[in-house]
Amino acid sequence: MARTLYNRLGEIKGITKLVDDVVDLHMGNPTISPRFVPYRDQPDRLRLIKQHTVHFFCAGAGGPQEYKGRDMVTTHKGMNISEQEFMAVVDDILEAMDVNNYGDEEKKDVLAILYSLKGGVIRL
Ligand code: HEM
Repeated sequence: MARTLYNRLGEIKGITKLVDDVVDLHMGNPTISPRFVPYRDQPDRLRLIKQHTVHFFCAGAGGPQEYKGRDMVTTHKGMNISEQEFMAVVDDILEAMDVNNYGDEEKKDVLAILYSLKGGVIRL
C-alpha cells in the first residue's frame, strides 16, 4: 500500500518534533514572535495548543488521530493575521522540515495543505 503523508512525516513522533521546532522558530521570528511569546507565561495553554496542532496535522496527513481543537476560522478570528505573517509561518515550517531532513516531496505536500487553509487563517 502507498505510504501516506502521515507515514512519510514520521507519524506522530515526527510530527510532534516538527511542531516543537516550528513553535521554537516562531518564538524567534520577529514577524510573528509577538503572537507566540506571550504563551511562554501560559505553559499549560501552550502545551494544549501544540497538542491540538500535532493532532490537526496528523489527521490532515492521513493519521488516525482525532482533532479536538477549534476549526481554523474560529481559532484565528479576530487576530487579523496578515499575508506577511502567514508567509513567516510557512517559512518557519519549511525551515523546520529542512533541519529535520524531510525531502522535497514532503515539503511540497505540506505546502499544498498550508495554502489550502490560508483563507481560513488570514484577515479574519
Ligand atoms: C495554514 C496555516 C495555519 C494553520 C494550519 C494553523 C493551525 C492552528 C491550530 C490547529 C491551532 C490550535 C487551535 C486550538 O487549540 O483550538 C492554532 C492556534 C493558533 N494559531 Fe494558527 N495556524 C495557521 C496559521 C497561523 C498564523 C499565520 C498565525 C499568526 C502568525 C497563527 C497564530 C495562531 C495562534 C496565536 C494560535 C493560538 C490561539 C489561541 O490561543 O486561542 N496561526 N493554529
